[in-house]
Amino acid sequence: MTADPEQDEKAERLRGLLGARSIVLVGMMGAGKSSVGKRLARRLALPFADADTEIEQAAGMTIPEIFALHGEPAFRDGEKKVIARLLEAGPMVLATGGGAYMIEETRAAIASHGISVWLKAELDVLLRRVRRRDDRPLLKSGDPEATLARLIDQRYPVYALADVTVVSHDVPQDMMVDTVIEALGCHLAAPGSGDET
Ligand SMILES: Nc1ncnc2c1ncn2[C@@H]1O[C@H](COP(=O)(O)OP(=O)(O)O)[C@@H](O)[C@H]1O
Ligand SMILES: O=C(O)C1=C[C@@H](OP(=O)(O)O)[C@@H](O)[C@H](O)C1
Ligand SMILES: [Mg+2]
Repeated sequence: MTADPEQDEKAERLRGLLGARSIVLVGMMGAGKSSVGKRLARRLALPFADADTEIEQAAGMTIPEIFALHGEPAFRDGEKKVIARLLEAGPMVLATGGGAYMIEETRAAIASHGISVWLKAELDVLLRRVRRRDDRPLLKSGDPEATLARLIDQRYPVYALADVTVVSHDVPQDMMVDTVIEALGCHLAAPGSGDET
């Protein structure tokens, strides 16, 4: 519940349209999946899970430690299993790590248990945001700008397969939440989505 009856009504309608499905946030590092996801869950009164946090808990170490000790393939393997488990436990808001949606099996699991939302941001926005922390192993070596640009080229055509796309601007995060709720409402009520009443 929020202090705003109109927001509560929108949240209730969206929860009804979702049924057992989760909202799954995908997109690049720095797009806002973890932070906007947490607020979105609060607004919708749904549980929130961050796949990265769950992987860290399952492994008993941080993501940089997993990459350093076991390498990226081991991280991806854990990520796939953790996301599959979380998707069985919906409905929830699930923030994935930036590489998760690139795995075909994970995309299929997301499509059958959830609605995917791509938080899409420009390179300069991402770069500014990821510079605030240094806990992303893929950006630790080399030039982060060049790495992000390469990953954008590889990943954006795949992220574009998501059900809904929302552009992530540097606006207050609660505004991002409003935009995501609006976009999901339109998507789920659209003819052909199988959800129209
Ligand atoms: N709409 C926004 N405007 C400004 N900063 C944002 C916005 N969304 C996220 N951020 C900030 O960007 C950084 C990365 O966000 P995060 O949620 O960790 O992204 P992701 O999980 O997609 O990598 C954080 O410092 C967060 O506070
Ligand atoms: O893009 C990626 O491959 C990764 C993104 C990170 O999550 P965020 O997208 O939440 O930063 C985290 O899963 C890991 O460092 C790898
Ligand atoms: Mg995150």
